[in-house]
Amino acid sequence: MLEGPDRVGKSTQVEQLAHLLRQRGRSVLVSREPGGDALGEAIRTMVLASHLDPWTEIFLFLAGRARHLDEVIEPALAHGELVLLDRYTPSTLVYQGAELGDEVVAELCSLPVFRTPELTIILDRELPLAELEASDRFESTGLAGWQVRRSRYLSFSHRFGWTTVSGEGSEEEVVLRLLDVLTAAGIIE
Ligand SMILES: Nc1ncnc2c1ncn2[C@@H]1O[C@H](COP(=O)(O)OP(=O)(O)OP(=O)(O)O)[C@@H](O)[C@H]1O
Ligand SMILES: Cc1cn([C@H]2C[C@H](O)[C@@H](COP(=O)(O)O)O2)c(=O)[nH]c1=O
Repeated sequence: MLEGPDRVGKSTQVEQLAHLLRQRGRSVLVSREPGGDALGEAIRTMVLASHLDPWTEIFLFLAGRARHLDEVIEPALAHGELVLLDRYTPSTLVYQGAELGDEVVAELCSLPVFRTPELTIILDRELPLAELEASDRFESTGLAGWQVRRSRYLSFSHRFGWTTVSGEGSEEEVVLRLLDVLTAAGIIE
């Protein structure tokens, strides 16, 4: 599962990885949160388009996740597919934790319904301001908000033993780093 702040290159890298792994003959499912199935995409539209109160928002994210697991992720894993996810519980910890409190959000994210991924990778890079200006949430929180989220990702990564990978350099350089990490974790050969 690939995570990190807005605009670091998550979607690009998930697609690149899927492409390379399929070339090697692996069956790969790419999905994202919020999203991944019809309910998830409806939740995505609702949450990203409006300013809901934080409790309503977190329960929508969590409901979408439970459904996404049940409808998409668990069946794919059961069929032996490699599932590459663009965002998952780390986003909830970083974004909703900042508003509702880290402990309560961590507790909700560790409910048994939410499978722990085999590998959590945080993609990290410095961003040119021009790229941030294109980001939805940046517009409401500014560069300072983005920096806070970046440091929250790094601090959770340390706390939970996730793997942080540099997203600096070309897309091709970054995907090779990610392939190395997947190989070292025994997920690919
Ligand atoms: N290694 C890279 N170096 C420079 N630019 C990159 C790199 N990887 C992706 N980009 C560009 O950065 C922008 C954001 O990429 P992408 O959509 O993959 O990021 P993201 O983390 O999924 O963003 P978001 O969280 O906002 O959905 C795109 O314009 C993409 O082409
Ligand atoms: C899963 C999840 C996501 N979010 C936020 C983080 C981003 O601002 C958007 C998703 O946009 P993207 O284009 O797919 O990066 O949703 C969140 O706040 N909480 C979550 O659990």
